[in-house]
Amino acid sequence: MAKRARLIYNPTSGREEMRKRLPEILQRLEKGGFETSTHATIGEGDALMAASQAAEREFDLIIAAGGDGTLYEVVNGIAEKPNRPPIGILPLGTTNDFARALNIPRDWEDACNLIVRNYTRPIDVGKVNQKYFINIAGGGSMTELTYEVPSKLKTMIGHLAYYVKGLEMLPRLRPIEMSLKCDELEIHEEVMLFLVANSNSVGGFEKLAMDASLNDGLFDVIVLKKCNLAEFIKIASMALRGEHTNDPNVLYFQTKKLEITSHDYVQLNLDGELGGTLPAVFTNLQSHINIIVDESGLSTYKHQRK
Ligand SMILES: Nc1ncnc2c1ncn2[C@@H]1O[C@H](COP(=O)(O)OP(=O)(O)OP(=O)(O)O)[C@@H](O)[C@H]1O
Repeated sequence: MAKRARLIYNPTSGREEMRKRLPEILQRLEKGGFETSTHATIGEGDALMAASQAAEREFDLIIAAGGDGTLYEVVNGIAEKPNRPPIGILPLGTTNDFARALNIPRDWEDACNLIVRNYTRPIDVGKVNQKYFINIAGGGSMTELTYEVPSKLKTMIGHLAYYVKGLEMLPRLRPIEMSLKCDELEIHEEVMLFLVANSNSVGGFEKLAMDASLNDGLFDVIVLKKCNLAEFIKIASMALRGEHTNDPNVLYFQTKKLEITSHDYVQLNLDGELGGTLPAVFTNLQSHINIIVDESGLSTYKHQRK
């Protein structure tokens, strides 16, 4: 019997490829055994609602078509449901960091073929207060600045690279006093930026969280301590090579739960979207959602420790 899939797509995402390709995508899914109905999102929060309804209606699969923003909403729509259909990803957005971390092809035909192969793996999901993320969360004055630049450059780490180029923004960075607490340690520091990562590939920084595995139940936490402009630029260039964790201004550790507080106003960035403010408790929900992945691309999924 054919499986029932719900295709949730952002018609404005990326180069608006979904508008052109929808009939062909539906045909391909049908041939591959997925009877698919569609929901075109109309604005912010709509993919979340659509995914929540799809879980309640017990679809066998939810396909998130668009950028990281659409996937983020789909994850948030199903994360609290007792029945969570697996997610297939059609990465047709401007930024698809998570799909890249999973080696999901950007070509729509290849991505459809992957979906119909229907090889799923459980992936950890991060819970922050009452919201969820699947790739990376972060905060600090640097991540606040990311909302001031054009949406095409929205992803936090993409912005980091952007800032390295656009040096005029850098003098505005300021350290913020924060407390980070977990079972393993307690830190009180002036912090430029903290990142709580689930995958090891974020934006242009493929080696940012080197030990990150998508289903080990652990976050990889990176904290950039107070530093000056020259030190910051040095660390950003080290981060491109995965060498930043050797720098004394960088703390790197793994934990399954983390509490971060500050007397300052600190916004949170969850998978590139605004996600509330500190204080926050980050909890790793191990293997919480099944995602369709490429069997041959599992090296990123299983991550080989050095
Ligand atoms: N029909 C719509 N019109 C305008 N905005 C929409 C529509 N549907 C969804 N959105 C919004 O677009 C946001 C970004 O979408 P998404 O990440 O899928 O695409 P993107 O092309 O990667 O995004 P961006 O161009 O903003 O980087 C979503 O978080 C959602 O709030």
